[in-house]
Amino acid sequence: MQVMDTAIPEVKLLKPRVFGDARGFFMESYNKRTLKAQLGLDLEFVQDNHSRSMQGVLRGLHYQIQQPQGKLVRVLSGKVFDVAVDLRQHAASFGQWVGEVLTAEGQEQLWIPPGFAHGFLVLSETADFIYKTTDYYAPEFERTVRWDDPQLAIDWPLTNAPQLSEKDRQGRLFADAEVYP
Ligand SMILES: Cc1cn([C@H]2C[C@H](O)[C@@H](COP(=O)(O)OP(=O)(O)O[C@H]3O[C@H](C)C(=O)[C@H](O)[C@H]3O)O2)c(=O)[nH]c1=O
Repeated sequence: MQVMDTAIPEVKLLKPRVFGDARGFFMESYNKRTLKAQLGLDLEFVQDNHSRSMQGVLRGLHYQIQQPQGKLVRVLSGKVFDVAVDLRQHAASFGQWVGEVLTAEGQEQLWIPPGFAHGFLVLSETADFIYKTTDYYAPEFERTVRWDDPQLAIDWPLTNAPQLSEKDRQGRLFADAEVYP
């Protein structure tokens, strides 16, 4: 598995080894031992999620202020611009964001540790987005930061206004957001 740095040291871009042959391909999309050996992380995932969205849908920026979730995200079909925002107030990269294009073709994955808000914009006609989380969904602790927060100034590759959920339309500004100690 290739492990690449991103603009934020703890956020890693991964590319599993793909074995292609006349039938198609095989890859280990997740291997606990490989992640420990190559990332030095002993990760326990408790939930697998799958969302399908049309082009122009933007989901996020979401996080759980308690029971923060680490996320290992990838695209099963299509292409997305995936964003993580550092909400750890004592981190050197507090308030910084990283964005990576994830595609089913390229098999890229992004490891986003607990302490980050997460969201993505769908760039293909549709996208099946699947991810593992290190803690359970806890709606009572879920918080949303506005995708278009002027202070974060995330450079989304938008061609039109995104399609948002009502929750995401009413996200907090970063300046007013609850952050991690
Ligand atoms: C996240 C989640 C949602 N749900 C239910 C709650 C709602 O009735 C429905 C849709 O939830 P929501 O609109 O919050 O889904 P997304 O906008 O895709 O939320 C996700 O978007 C960003 C990209 C994330 O990183 C988070 O995992 C998550 O917040 O699924 C569950 O039952 N379990 C869950 O783990």
